[in-house]
Amino acid sequence: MASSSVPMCAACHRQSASLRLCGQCKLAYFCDSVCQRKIWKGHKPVCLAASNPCVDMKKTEFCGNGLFATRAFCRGELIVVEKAQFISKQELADKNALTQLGYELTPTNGHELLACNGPIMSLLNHACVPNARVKREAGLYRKLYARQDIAAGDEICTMYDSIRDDGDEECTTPEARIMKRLQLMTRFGLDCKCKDCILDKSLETLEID
Ligand SMILES: C[S@@+](CC[C@H](N)C(=O)[O-])C[C@H]1O[C@@H](n2cnc3c(N)ncnc32)[C@H](O)[C@@H]1O
Repeated sequence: MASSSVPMCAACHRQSASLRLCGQCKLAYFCDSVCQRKIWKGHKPVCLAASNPCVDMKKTEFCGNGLFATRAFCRGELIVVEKAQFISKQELADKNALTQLGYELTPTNGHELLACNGPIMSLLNHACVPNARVKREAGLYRKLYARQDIAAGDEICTMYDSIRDDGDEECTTPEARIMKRLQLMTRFGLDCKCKDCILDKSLETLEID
């Protein structure tokens, strides 16, 4: 049976402790340069997104720091690949509900550890109409994909506490956003200040006045 702790060649799937780690992305293992060459076409975007993420941390207007694109991305494009971080169940218990959100149980070496976003993806803020989504891969990696075209300088946001597994939830109407705000407030005490919610709230105030 395959063991999750022994490296696996990304090309031929052979497991061995003596595989070589890709020197550029430091994520994928290969038997040798023959295996590396075999899947280079498929590995290249992952390698680039991991070794040279075109994103930057910047202060947002209402949500603390956020993750921003430093170049344009097309819909469906891979933006960042990042190794998950691991913590124990006990460490997780000390965190608040919102911080617990990005964690998933991953049995590693017979111990139960929890995988969470790495330092880059921990910067992702929530948006009710997100332009990106995170895909979890076997607990070990997180891949951030563009859900729509993203311009250089745009903030990259995802949907928190998504009700859909494919990460394709979006709240495009003010009514849907009211429900989402209620969900985030009830579960995490989070008062959503994404750009659509800020606009909804300002229009509500105008109507009252
Ligand atoms: C995973 S962190 C995101 C990065 C964070 N903004 C920072 O400065 O490190 C989650 C925190 O960001 C803030 N946040 C994220 N999305 C938000 C939103 N739509 N409205 C208000 N605050 C948000 C909240 O304070 C939340 O606890």
